[in-house]
Amino acid sequence: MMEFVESQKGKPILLKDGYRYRKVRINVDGSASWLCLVTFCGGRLRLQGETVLIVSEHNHAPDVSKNEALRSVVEMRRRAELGMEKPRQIIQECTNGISLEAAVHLPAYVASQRAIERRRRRARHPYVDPRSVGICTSPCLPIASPVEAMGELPVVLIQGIGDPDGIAEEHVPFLKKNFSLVTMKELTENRQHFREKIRAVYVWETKPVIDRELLQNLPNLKVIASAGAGVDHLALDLISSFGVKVTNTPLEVSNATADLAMTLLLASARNLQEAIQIAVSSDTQQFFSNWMADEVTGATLGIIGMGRVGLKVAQRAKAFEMKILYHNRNQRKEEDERAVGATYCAKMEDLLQQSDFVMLVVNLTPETCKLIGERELQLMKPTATLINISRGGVVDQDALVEALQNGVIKAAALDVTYPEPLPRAHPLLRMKNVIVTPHIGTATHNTCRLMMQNMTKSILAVLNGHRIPNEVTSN
Ligand SMILES: O=C(O)C(=O)CO
Repeated sequence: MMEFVESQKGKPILLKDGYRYRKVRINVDGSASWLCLVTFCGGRLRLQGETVLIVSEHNHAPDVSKNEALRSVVEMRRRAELGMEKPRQIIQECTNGISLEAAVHLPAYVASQRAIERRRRRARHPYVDPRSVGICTSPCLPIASPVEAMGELPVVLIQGIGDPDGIAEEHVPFLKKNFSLVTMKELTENRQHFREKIRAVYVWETKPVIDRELLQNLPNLKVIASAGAGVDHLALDLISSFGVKVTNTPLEVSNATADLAMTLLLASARNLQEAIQIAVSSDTQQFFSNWMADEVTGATLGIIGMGRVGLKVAQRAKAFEMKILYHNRNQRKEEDERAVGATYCAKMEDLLQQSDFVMLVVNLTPETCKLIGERELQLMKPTATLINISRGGVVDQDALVEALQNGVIKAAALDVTYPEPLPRAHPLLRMKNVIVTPHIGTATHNTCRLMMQNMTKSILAVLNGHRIPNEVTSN
């Protein structure tokens, strides 16, 4: 029998078979984390009452096998995600009723067991008796909540399924393998039934809206996983005051967003909107021989905000033989600049004065709110185009309308506005020199799938007490 003997606060406890643990943390869900004190082990346990919810991935493997085991787990997870291989499970019969869910995969498990065996023989150290082990499941399977311990999937709140603001139908089968999904409508209709069960909120395109009322209504909420890079729709301080974590998906979005940036740049340079109208109009009898637009090759692109997405935009612009300037809080490393052929402008004003295309790629923060206003637009060339793929709030929209109406700048291409969508009578929707798209930076099948998978991983990581891939903190 695996028996825990708890002594005074902070003192190690003893397992009957000889392993000693120290309580290192009381978790928000009431479970406690314990660290193994056996020198070569480094294993961790999480206890909910008498139930062992998780141990660390290497399953008490000594350090020698830890990396090997972890590498195998990572590789197997990758293959499972790609559909190349189904995650396997190891189930060991439990004789004593204690359930141990160990995050192990077959090769990792075998490697770690061999290593344990070797070390045990060398050190003549007591071995965790397999009979004290309950159920060992693959790390790909959701574990760690009291609900799961009862064999159920974690309950996750979503806005809805399908249009207009629900999650994509094609994502539902994957999500349902990992979670039990509850829609906002279901929560509203049956609040008492769901409120204590919901452990995570899956925020897609800013929905569900996370406000104080929702947070107060979900006492067991642990994590809000948000799609995309921007988190300006989330009140981070408020959320963290409820002890809830936030994650986003910054790595997944860069390519698709940078592709859209170039799409808008090319479309506005070549006045694609008007060209398509001419091509399809029932009034068109012949094409105009003197219809012309602007050339991208050799033009100057000024990128404001040189993070991951900004760098990807520069990469693409380089292939179009553009001259690239950038402004950023911090100058990038010389090798980054060289790789994309970009020149740093310490002053944003210098960039605005020299650029034919000004591209906004910053996050919306109090510092970047209305970063581009009347003064900045006045600094731009009258032949220049403003492209915004960040957030509508980064531009003073009234000043932009005026600048476009009065020829202060030539054109604008906006994937983002405020509000979204704009009121149908808004002047920006009526201007020939403006392209507006419906916030579609990340809207490709591939990127959405990657975001969905990453959000799933993040939710499981939080619920399982693992390292969280993309945790967002308020500072
Ligand atoms: O990643 C984001 O936050 C986006 O809005 C991309 O368009």
